[in-house]
Amino acid sequence: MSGMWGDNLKLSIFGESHGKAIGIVIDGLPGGITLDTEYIYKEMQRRAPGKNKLSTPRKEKDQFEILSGYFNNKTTGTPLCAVIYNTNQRSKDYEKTKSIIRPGHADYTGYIKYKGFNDYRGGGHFSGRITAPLVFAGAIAKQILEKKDIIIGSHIKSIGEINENSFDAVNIEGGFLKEIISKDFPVMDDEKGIKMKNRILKAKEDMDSVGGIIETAIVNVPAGVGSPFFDSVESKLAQLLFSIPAVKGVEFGAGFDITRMKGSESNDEFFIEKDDIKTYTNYNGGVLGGISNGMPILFRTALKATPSIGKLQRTIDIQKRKNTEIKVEGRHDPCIVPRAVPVVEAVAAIVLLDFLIEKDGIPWMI
Ligand SMILES: Cc1cc2nc3c(=O)[nH]c(=O)nc-3n(C[C@H](O)[C@H](O)[C@H](O)COP(=O)(O)O)c2cc1C
Ligand SMILES: C=C(O[C@@H]1CC(C(=O)O)=C[C@@H](OP(=O)(O)O)[C@H]1O)C(=O)O
Repeated sequence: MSGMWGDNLKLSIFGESHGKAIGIVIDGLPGGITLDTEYIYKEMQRRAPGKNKLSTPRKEKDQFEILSGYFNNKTTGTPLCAVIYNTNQRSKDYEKTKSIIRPGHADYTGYIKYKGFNDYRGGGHFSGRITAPLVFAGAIAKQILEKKDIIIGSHIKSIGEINENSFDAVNIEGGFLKEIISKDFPVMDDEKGIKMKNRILKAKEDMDSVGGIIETAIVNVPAGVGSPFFDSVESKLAQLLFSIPAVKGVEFGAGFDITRMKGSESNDEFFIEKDDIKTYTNYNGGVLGGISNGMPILFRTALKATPSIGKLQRTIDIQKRKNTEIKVEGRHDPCIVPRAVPVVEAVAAIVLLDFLIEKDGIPWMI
C-alpha cells in the first residue's frame, strides 16, 4: 500500500492536490499527550505555498482540522486524523494539457500505473502538496522529541552551484539549530543566502528551475537507537526521505566523500569526557551498525530542480501517441528546496519517534 508507513507509529496519507482535502491518519500515538497546536501551525506555515516570490503563487493557508483521536486537549490513543482543505485550486491550468506528459513529473508513470484513472490536476496524489500532512505529523513528533531535548534542524547547503559550509558535525548544538530554522531562508551565511535567493529568481526569470541540497542535524539522540540491517537508522530515514517528491539523493555523515578517505581518516576515534562517550570526528554521521552512537545524526538530502517549467521541451501526447512539445503554464515553485526544509525535518522526526516508541516508549509525555 503506497500511502501507508510505519511499525510503531503508523501513518496513512491521503488526498490529491486539487481534490477537496488532503490529510493523514496517525496510529500508535499513546493517549494522554497534550499537543501544542500553535507549534504545529508554525511548522505548517514554514512549508505553506504562496508566501513569497521564491515559491509557487498558489496561496493555501494550510490550516488543519483534527477529526479524531484528540479529546479534552489530549490524544486518546486511537487513530488521530487531520485534514487540510484545498482552497486555491486552479484546475484549468491542467485541462488543456491533460494528455501531454510533463517531462520530469509523475504524469507518465502515474498514467501507466493507474491506467489513466489518476487525478492529473496539480499532480494529484504525486503533488508536493501531499507533504503538508507529513509536516503535520512531523510537528507532533518534533515537539515530543524536543521535550527530551532532541532537536532537529536543517540549513540550505546549496542551490544550484551556490554552496555554503557544512554544519560542524561534532559540536553542533540544539540552540544553534533552532536559531537557523527560525529564519525565513535557513542558511548559516546570510550573504550566501542572498546569492542563493538570486539564483532561484534568475531560474524563474529564465522560465526554468533549480535544485539544491538540504543538510540536517539531529542532536541529543542517545546511543542505542535503531537496529542492524533492515531497521537501521540510515535505512529507515532514507525510506521516508526518498518518499518526498523530488528527492533524488541522501547521504549520511561524510557521504560519498568517505570513499576517498583511508580507514585511518574515516574511523571516528573515541574518547571519554566526564561520563560521556564521544568521538573526535563524526564522518559516520552519528550512526554505526545502523544504531545511533550518541553523536549528532547528520545527513544531506538532494532535491532536483522543479519539473514544471515554462521553457519549451519535447514530450508526447499519451492519448494520441504522438510526439509533441510542451511549455508548462501555471503556478510552480521555481525551486523546491526552501519549502522542502520543514518536510525533511518532519520525516526525520517521525522516524526518530517511531524508533523511540519501539525502544522504551515515551513516558516523559504522559
Ligand atoms: C514542497 C514541494 C513542492 C513542489 N512543488 C512543485 C511544483 O510547483 N511543480 C512541480 O512540477 N513539481 C513540484 N514538486 C515536485 C514534484 O511533486 C515531483 O517532482 C513529482 O511528483 C515527481 O516525483 P519525483 O521527482 O520524486 O520523481 C514539489 C515537491 C515538493 C516536495
Ligand atoms: C500546492 C502546493 O504546491 C504545488 C506542488 C506541485 C507539484 O506538482 O508538486 C505543483 C503546484 O500545484 P498547482 O499547479 O496546483 O499550483 C504547486 O503549487 C503545496 O505544496 O502546497
